[in-house]
Amino acid sequence: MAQADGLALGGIVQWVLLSIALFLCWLLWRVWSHRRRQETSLLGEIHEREERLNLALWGSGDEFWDWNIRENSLYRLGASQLFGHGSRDQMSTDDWRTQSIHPEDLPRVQKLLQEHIVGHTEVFESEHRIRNARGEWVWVRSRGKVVERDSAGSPLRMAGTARDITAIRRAERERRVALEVLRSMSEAVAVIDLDFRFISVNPAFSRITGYSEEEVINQNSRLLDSSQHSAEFYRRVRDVLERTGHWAGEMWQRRKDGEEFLGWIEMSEVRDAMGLRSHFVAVVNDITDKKRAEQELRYLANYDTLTGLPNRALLSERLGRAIVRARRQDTRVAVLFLDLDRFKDINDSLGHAAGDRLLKAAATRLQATVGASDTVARLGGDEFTVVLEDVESFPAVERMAREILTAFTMPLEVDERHDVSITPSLGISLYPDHALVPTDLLKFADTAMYQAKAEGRNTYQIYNETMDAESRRRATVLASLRKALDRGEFRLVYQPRMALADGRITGVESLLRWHSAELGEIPPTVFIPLAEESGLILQIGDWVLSEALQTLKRWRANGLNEVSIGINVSVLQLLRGNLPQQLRTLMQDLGVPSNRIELEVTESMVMQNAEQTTHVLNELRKLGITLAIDDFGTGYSSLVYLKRLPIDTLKIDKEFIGDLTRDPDDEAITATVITMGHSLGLNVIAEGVESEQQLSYLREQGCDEIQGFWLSPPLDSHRCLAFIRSWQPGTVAAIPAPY
Ligand SMILES: Nc1nc2c(ncn2[C@@H]2O[C@@H]3COP(=O)(O)O[C@H]4[C@@H](O)[C@H](n5cnc6c(=O)[nH]c(N)nc65)O[C@@H]4COP(=O)(O)O[C@H]3[C@H]2O)c(=O)[nH]1
Repeated sequence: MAQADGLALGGIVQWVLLSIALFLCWLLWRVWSHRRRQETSLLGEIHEREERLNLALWGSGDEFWDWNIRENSLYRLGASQLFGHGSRDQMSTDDWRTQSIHPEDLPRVQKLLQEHIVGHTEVFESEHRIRNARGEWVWVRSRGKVVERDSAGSPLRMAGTARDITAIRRAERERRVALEVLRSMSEAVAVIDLDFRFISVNPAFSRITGYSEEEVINQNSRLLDSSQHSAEFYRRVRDVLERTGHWAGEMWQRRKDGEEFLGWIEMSEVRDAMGLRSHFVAVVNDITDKKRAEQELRYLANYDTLTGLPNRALLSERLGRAIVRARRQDTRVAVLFLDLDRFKDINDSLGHAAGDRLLKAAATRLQATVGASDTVARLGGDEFTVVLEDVESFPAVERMAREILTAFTMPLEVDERHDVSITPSLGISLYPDHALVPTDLLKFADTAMYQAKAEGRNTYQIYNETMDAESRRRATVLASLRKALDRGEFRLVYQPRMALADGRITGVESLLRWHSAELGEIPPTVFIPLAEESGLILQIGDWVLSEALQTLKRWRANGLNEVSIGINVSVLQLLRGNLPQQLRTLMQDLGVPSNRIELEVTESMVMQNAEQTTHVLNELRKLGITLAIDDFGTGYSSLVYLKRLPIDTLKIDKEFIGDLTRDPDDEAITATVITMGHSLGLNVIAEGVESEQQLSYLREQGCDEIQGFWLSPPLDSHRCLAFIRSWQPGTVAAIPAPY
């Protein structure tokens, strides 16, 4: 029993022990599975957190780094921006130093790390470049701190984040550049909101408008509206801007001080990241000066600055328009081309300033005569053009031409001391009678003007086709004339003159001859006026003076000491002013006496320029040179002037002598000139004496000397010398004319 009890007890014990073992196993299993569950849940949680961290890092673009200082390793968990998607990285700090960080930035970063580790800074913070997953350098802002220290306080770990700030830095740099550009721009720039209130302005805005930034912020842009435009205008501008998002144009604006300026304004909308309009930007360029300069340029391009009259460009434009109107209305347009006679002489003698004043006065006189409704233009120099519209007939134009000539009979006031008489020559052409286009009309009026000059100036001529041939001929002659001196095509011939009292040869007149290689013999009556108009007469005149005085010297060397030489000089030579000096030098060089030289000046020329030439004539007189007025009788001289001029001789024009004994008028004129000349104490010479009858008449009237074919034609110097030497008072040498 006891054995049974013992067996039963043993069984019970075994059962209990088994139960306990089973219970313990079950307990262990529970604990283990609980732990397992806990662990799984913890790991899940950790995984989830890591996922969240990854997500957060991805979202922020940040990198998480964990630096185990003791183990010298760096754990980096980064966003795809830095490492590629979901990347993590474990590297030695040495690798990080040599491969990951930009060598230029490394010293600075290490310094900052060091400062933090030793406790000089609360946090480590640095901006530097690191290499990204694609091997490119990107800028990061890295922040971190020591997170674990040992018991001695030495740092064991440091952790932190790094953010890619490449784009932010670029944007920042661009913003700074943009700001600098705005600041340094000469154009005013204003940012305005959608209600047209200023949000910001640049310094140029303040400079141009006078308003500081503080003064305009939140103000409506109406602040700058000027009174030059209506409210409607501004309303339209804003309307366009609101509709299209853009407006550009010129606009008057008012500055703070009230002054108005013209701005070239460009306004454009600015859209935000969502593509919605957020602002307007206005760029304002002050173009007031530019506009003014443009207007001045336009004025310069179209108007003559001296007289304020339209210039050639504007004239052509207006003439063109006048022609279009005339064609439509079937009317005529007249072009009057006007040139002031001998303006060049006056300009040279009075000086250019006075010449300019004369041109101004002429312009005013012309415009006053023509009237404000017709165009008067200055083409340059002393050339003016008048365009008359709605011309009914040729006589109507002629009437205007005569009115202009009459207007110029009154002297022009150059300054308080000087009144100058100047006459115009006018050429006229008409649309559609002569030409249909402006250039031809101007050309034909110019041709007609030259014809008026050739007709003796101070007159007008209407264009006709024969004038073209004439002007072409003149151009050809002038071209050859320019070469004549160099080619030695000039020569002088000499025509003797005789004293009626005793039949003595008193002197000769030198006369210029030109044999052109191209054109043959050209008479002085043709080439002298051309030489005067072109100014060539100055060089030609120099040659004549020198040649004539050399002849005088030769003759004197041949014993002709009593003979005088008459030399024709142009008024241009007188006006140039250096004639006395020139003659003094020539006389000295050649050793010829002044009292054997007589200068001949035509009456009309001296009278027209009496004021300017008197001084030079006096100088010549002082040198002992005698002075003769040539062609006397043709220029209707004023006796008053004649008395004032320092002259010695009057030469009666051959026009009057030719008809002596046939025309009582010419006889009366000749007799009067002789009496008048004598009463002024002048020596009177008759030119162009061809017959015995003329000679007798002149002797009867007490004329002092004669010159003409009756005595001798002009001869070359050798023949003339022979003529004079063989001359016996009372005989007439029968020498044929060889010139
Ligand atoms: N029908 C006729 N004519 C006679 C008679 N006797 C002389 N003549 C011409 O009458 C002109 C007189 O010269 P002028 O009145 O000074 O008029 C001159 C003078 O004003 C100018 N001239 C000539 N040589 C010069 C010169 O060297 N310098 C300047 N500036 N002008 C000159 O050219 C004008 C014309 O000169 P020329 O053709 O040589 O013409 C000369 C001469 O050849 C005559 O009995 N009957």
